[in-house]
Amino acid sequence: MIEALRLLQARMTGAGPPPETVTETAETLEKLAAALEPFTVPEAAQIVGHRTDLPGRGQAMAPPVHIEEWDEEHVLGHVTFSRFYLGGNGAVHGGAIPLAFDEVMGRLANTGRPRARTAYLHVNYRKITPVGSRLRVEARFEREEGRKRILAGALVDGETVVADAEGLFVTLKPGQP
Ligand SMILES: CCCCCCCC/C=C\CCCCCCCC(=O)SCCNC(=O)CCNC(=O)[C@H](O)C(C)(C)COP(=O)(O)OP(=O)(O)OC[C@H]1O[C@@H](n2cnc3c(N)ncnc32)[C@H](O)[C@@H]1OP(=O)(O)O
Repeated sequence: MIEALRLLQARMTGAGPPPETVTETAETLEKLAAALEPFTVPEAAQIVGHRTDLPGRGQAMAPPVHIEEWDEEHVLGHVTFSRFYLGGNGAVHGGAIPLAFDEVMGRLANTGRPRARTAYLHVNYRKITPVGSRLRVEARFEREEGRKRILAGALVDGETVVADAEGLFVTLKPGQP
């Protein structure tokens, strides 16, 4: 279902359909939304966001990072930003890149350690990030200072770092949401 939605997002972004197709598509989507409505559940019971086996934990919003290596110190994976993530002129939207970093670095920060949330994410856009290219995603745990965890991430196209990031993740105190 989530894969199908991702495909739809990409096709819709890249489409210039005639008005009748726009109307038909909108009606079909409204029908689908209505069919799912009776199955609305509390957050803890929803599927999206809880499927750690799926890219982006099944969130269609998150760029689909496929994980290849994973431990408490590093993550290695790949991502292809579809047309859905286009900002302009073939480049991925500047807001989509931190989405990928936050998901991967946030998950690494939370692997084998108590829960932590992102306090900051500093992203450097070194080159344009091309839509439709398979890119390497790297993240590593740098250091820990009390409740503070500092992580680094990079997005690499061939041999070229197109973006890198530093993230601060802070261990939550009891009662913090
Ligand atoms: C999330 C848990 C999930 C767990 C799931 C586990 C399963 C794993 C599987 C899959 C997981 C995938 C997970 C993805 C996760 C994505 C993560 C997110 O995107 S989270 C959403 C965006 N982030 C927020 O909404 C935070 C909002 N902010 C806050 O809640 C607070 O500001 C918080 C908790 C971050 C810190 O607040 P304070 O009051 O507890 O702590 P103070 O005293 O302010 O800071 C502690 C230290 O950190 C520094 N600090 C805090 N913020 C800073 C900043 N922005 N810049 C520099 N330093 C900062 C402070 O200066 C202090 O440092 P000094 O101890 O004095 O050295």
